[in-house]
Amino acid sequence: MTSEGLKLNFSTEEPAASAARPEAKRESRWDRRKDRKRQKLGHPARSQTQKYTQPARRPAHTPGVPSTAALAAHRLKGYALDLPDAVSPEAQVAAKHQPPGATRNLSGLQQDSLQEHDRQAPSPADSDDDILTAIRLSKQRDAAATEAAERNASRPAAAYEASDSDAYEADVPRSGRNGVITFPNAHKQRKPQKPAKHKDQAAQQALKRAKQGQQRARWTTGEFTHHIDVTPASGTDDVQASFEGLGLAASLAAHLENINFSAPTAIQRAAIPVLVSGRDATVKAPTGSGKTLAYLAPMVHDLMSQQPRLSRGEGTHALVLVPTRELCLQVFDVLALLLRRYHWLVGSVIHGGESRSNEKARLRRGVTVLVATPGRLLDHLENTASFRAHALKWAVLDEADRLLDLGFEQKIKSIFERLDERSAQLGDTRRQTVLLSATLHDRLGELAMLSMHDPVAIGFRDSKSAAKDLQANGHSKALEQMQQQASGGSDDDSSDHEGQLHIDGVEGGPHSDIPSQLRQSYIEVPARQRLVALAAMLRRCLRVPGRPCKVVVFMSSCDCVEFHHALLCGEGGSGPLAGDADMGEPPLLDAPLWKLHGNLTQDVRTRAFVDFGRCKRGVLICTDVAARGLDFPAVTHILQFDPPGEPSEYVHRVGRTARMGRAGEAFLFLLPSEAEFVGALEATGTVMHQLQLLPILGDLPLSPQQHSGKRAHSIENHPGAHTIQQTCMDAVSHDAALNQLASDAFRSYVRAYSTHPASLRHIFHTKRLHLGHTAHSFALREAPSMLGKSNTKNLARQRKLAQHKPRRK
Ligand SMILES: Nc1ncnc2c1ncn2[C@@H]1O[C@H](COP(=O)(O)OP(=O)(O)OP(=O)(O)O)[C@@H](O)[C@H]1O
Repeated sequence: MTSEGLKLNFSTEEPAASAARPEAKRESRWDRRKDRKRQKLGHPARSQTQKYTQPARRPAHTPGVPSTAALAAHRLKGYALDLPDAVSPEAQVAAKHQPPGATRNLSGLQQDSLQEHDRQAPSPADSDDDILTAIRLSKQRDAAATEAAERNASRPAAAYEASDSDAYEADVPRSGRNGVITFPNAHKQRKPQKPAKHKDQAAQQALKRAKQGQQRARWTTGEFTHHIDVTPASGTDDVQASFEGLGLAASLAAHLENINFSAPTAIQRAAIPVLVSGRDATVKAPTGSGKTLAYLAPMVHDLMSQQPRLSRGEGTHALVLVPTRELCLQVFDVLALLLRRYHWLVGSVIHGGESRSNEKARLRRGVTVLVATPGRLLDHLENTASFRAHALKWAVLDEADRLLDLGFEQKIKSIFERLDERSAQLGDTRRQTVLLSATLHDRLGELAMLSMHDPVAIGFRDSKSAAKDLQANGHSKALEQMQQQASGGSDDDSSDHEGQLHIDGVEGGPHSDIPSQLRQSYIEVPARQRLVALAAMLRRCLRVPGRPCKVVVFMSSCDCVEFHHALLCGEGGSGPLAGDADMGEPPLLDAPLWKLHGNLTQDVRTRAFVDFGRCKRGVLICTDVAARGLDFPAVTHILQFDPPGEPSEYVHRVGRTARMGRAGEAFLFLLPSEAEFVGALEATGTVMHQLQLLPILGDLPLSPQQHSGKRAHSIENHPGAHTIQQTCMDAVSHDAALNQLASDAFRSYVRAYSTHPASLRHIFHTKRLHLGHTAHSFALREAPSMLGKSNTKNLARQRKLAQHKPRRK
């Protein structure tokens, strides 16, 4: 680094001479040249008033930002200038070599700023190239830094607490290697919405709005032009079909067979021909029915058959958006299997919690198929100039309902806006879009409208076939409710509803697609016995030693997961119920335990995801972060320790078992005051059986004295339950760390309880909770104060802040 390189003039003032110079003198050289050009083109010269009274069009100067003149002089001295990310070197070269007026291979934002420069600066033919480049760059920086400074001033502190894949870096100028000045986020500018200039434009906008309105209406009334029903929608059983017969290339079909996808499932039979034909589609099918392959196979078919062969240098051709990091990895695993045969197609994955610079390097080398979470993808679209997505041909929104639930709608809109801008530069905006979901969501239509063209709806059953199914399966309650809905108070019969599709949410009608082989039960557990009931239930599932058994336990908050994980096994197996090998005391649970929730580091999350996926026997305690889409092989039991927020969430949770025709069992714990929730679930077509708690407590270990004693006649005086509860309470009262975890878990449980939707508030209301009994279920002797912050959350927040800390010098 040269010493002079560091001596850049950061003066906040313009040089005195230039500031004092009269406006007329400062502009005259450029204006005279412009006038000469205008005259050559036959335009009149600008009037004197226009010329000399117009204020200079320089952007406001920002403190700490080197002035244009300083940068130009600096550049002429031969020092390096760092290009802002928004204008990549390739883009600059392309822009330089394109004829004036031609559409440049740059984003709308970059074009704007360069066109703005074109209007202001002399033509390259007339002047020194170096000065021009320096001026052009400094103008872009000046403008970006001014806007960034304004944005930072108005940015609330809460921006640091944004969702897991959100990026935040302060827009401070910083000095990098060799004294190069960089503005990390200087290019994060939003293109302002332009008002319609002409009548034609206004009319076009009105037409567009009207079309969107029509489309929205079609979605909300469920009138699709094209609709394919899928019954049955799971298993590979009934129809003799081959992947090749569905339109996939012979080589791909053979490859699928080699990697153990021998025959297509029902949803694949329905979706693959539609997608191979190039149509957009919305796909709804039960959990575990093979939706991932249903879109990946036609996508790979399309990409591998492109002639000439696609190369990674052309950038991204297909994009899969998923809601969670684990799902990213899972979809990528299937993709990698498919791409194994087509070495020229490169797949990759980007998601929150990973190093941005590694991801940038991968994107720079080129990725043909990208699997991503929305937050991180938007970050790269805005900040990674080398991310080429101009030729995008496929966009898939997997687990679309979850994307909506997690509030990604706005981010997805921004993503599509940016993708549209980029495709428009190539003049080709045609893109095939697929939207997949296992349950219905009232805002799916809006998501579909973002970029779909006349989509085929696959698996959205109409009311008649749903009614037939229900009748055949004896779901009289659900059928009654559905008929009431269908009549809607009018005398008109079902002919009106023929072909109509319900997209108004699972809870509104009989839409829950739960694999029929799944056995579902609920258990009424009083608050005081919840902890021992959990221990007993897990022991019951793991009853046969050595037999493969995988249990997923769902809880309502990260703190609850942390507490129960620590209690049942503890870090390194030292929890009060982890047993003591030295004393010959066996652990309460004869299986390893993992935890998975959003406040863990990415490493721990990935390790839990991979290890639990691979194990034959184990327990995963998790929040709803694992409820959607995750395909852990051979999960045998689902235990919903805390009830789900909504019936649709129930479907996703239980969908982690009984996949691909395998057997599975699901248990739901309910407080006696929550028993009404069973009715809400049954109204969606779910069939539940009640189990009694007392026999389940029978699975708890008893001491020899207890064995010889009287049999327990009630859950309150069950000797095994009493021992476990006392052991836990002693541990919590003596161990400060465990006590903190228990108090945090108690608070977060009560808070989570109050977030149930209004429609279920009559069942789940905090007023109905007995706080003393609830404290007992967290092994606390009395209810702690509701004031206090969660330690787990604080740690996660600190980690996130440290990650996003602006990197200075
Ligand atoms: N044609 C096939 N033959 C055999 N196995 C298949 C086939 N298609 C998918 N599978 C397997 O079925 C399992 C479930 O598939 P997938 O995860 O795609 O289901 P899904 O419908 O996306 O479920 P969810 O709604 O829970 O996300 C996976 O283990 C997958 O490997």
